[in-house]
Amino acid sequence: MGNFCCHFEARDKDQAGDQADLSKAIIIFVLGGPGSGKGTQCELIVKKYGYKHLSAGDLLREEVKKRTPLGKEMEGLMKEGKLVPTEVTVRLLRQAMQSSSNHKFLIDGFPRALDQAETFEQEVKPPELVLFFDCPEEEMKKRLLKRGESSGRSDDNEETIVKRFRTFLDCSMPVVEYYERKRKLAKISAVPPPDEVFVEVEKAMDSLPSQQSKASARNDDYETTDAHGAGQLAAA
Ligand SMILES: Nc1ncnc2c1ncn2[C@@H]1O[C@H](COP(=O)(O)OP(=O)(O)OP(=O)(O)O)[C@@H](O)[C@H]1O
Ligand SMILES: Nc1ccn([C@@H]2O[C@H](COP(=O)(O)O)[C@@H](O)[C@H]2O)c(=O)n1
Repeated sequence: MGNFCCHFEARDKDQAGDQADLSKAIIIFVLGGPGSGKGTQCELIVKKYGYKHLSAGDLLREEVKKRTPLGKEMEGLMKEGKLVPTEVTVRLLRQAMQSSSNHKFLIDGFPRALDQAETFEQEVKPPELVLFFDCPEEEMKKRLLKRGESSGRSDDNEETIVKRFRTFLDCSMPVVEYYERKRKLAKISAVPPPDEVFVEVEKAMDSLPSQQSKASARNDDYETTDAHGAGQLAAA
């Protein structure tokens, strides 16, 4: 694993010249156990609030598809429900952010461990908000097995699901606690149907300072408006 990480450090230095300025980026992390509904809620957030959705898992799966030696190594880790080295995931995320014209990022399934959070905060910047979708394991397992009937994902099987739950508890729950201590966490029950979960998501999103300034700008423009209308303006 030592060589594996060094390889990425060397490539990072080569690419240091074309860094876009991410200092004004607005970042929201989206956390939750496997199958809690992160991706589902991200789609709804993008529609209403106009964020750029970056799924760490999707970025990793794209790398795996390239069938490079590194991709094959990552595939092995993902099938085992383990985490890919932080350098790899942070590099992929930073590259995707730098090539986006949108400065508002919804980062889904990241950080999954404390060192991922620390590295991202140092190399990019801290998040404004962290959404955490709370869901019992039995419900997540049921959803993932159902999704596995059509997803084609090599980790949507019973054996890997159990390992992913273990990784979530051991590595990712400390991240949830870290952002709770920093008062950045919005904990939302992921058990109700998606549209009901989204009502709670909207409350968290609408509390963001960047969102409130948009709402007040809209109030200045029009005599009457409501929270729903303000959100639609933000997405424009
Ligand atoms: N609130 C919900 N109620 C019932 N089913 C849901 C709900 N939200 C999502 N689902 C379904 O559960 C499955 C998992 O959802 P989704 O892919 O959004 O989860 P995820 O947290 O992004 O998973 P992963 O971390 O494994 O990528 C999907 O088939 C989705 O349609
Ligand atoms: N920050 C991350 C995110 C994901 N992984 C690996 O990818 C797998 C799939 O992730 P999903 O978010 O799509 O469920 C996950 O089980 C990990 O193996 C990672 O290492 N770090």
